[in-house]
Amino acid sequence: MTVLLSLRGLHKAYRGDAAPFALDVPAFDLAEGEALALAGPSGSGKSTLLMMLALATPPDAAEEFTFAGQDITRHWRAGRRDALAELRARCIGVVPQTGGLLPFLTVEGNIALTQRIADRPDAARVRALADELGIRAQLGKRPAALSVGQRQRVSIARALAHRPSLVLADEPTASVHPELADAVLALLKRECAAAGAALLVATHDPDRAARAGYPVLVCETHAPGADGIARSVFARAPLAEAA
Ligand SMILES: Nc1ncnc2c1ncn2[C@@H]1O[C@H](COP(=O)(O)OP(=O)(O)OP(=O)(O)O)[C@@H](O)[C@H]1O
Repeated sequence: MTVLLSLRGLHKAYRGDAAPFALDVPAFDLAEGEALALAGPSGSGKSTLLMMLALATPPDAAEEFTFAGQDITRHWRAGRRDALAELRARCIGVVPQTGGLLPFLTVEGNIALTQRIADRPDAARVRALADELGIRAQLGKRPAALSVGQRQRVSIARALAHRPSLVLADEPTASVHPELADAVLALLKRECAAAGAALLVATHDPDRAARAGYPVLVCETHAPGADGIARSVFARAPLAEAA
């Protein structure tokens, strides 16, 4: 098993007047191709963690933060936003809560967008993903002409089109009907497995994630203490690297 992502001693805090919050990740590893659901109640820091893993927000501190063989802490310290943006474009796919599709592009253009950004055009893969996800007939349409479930499938195809090594999905079923939610989660897992991409799904519903076959990591939450800070901890036993 090869570790794709490794965190040790990561800390992030928001110190607003209203609701100060601190997130700690003592240890967290994700293997290449592994799927995992991150579960916790609203406000427990799931999106905050995913934003850091998407290389979009820096941690306040991290003893170790490596991804795809690169030292992310060092990039942030050195202000290497170019290196982080390139790594994100090449190696990370994101499935947002709602489709987040560009209304002026066709479905085909939306799916191909991550390939364009990563400079990795592959029209055959766009069509193959569309077939796989049952949206081939929609390729020439604009997102406004699709159902919510179809839009979410386009969003999954877009997240995978450039062959990322990690897919991050933040409550990807929030906008779909409960009947569709199980199917979307299962589909996401199946497609990432087929593509060999690791997958992290943030959810407030650990039972639904478990039903869809995900191992679930539930965060520990601590109500504000004397310092008024609410705390969350995401901790996972380190993975042993393959010899
Ligand atoms: N940019 C920010 N500035 C200040 N506080 C923030 C910021 N982003 C998030 N927070 C706070 O951090 C805490 C965690 O928020 P976050 O969105 O990560 O939780 P979540 O588990 O994803 O919640 P939800 O399930 O509702 O999306 C909350 O108290 C939130 O108000």
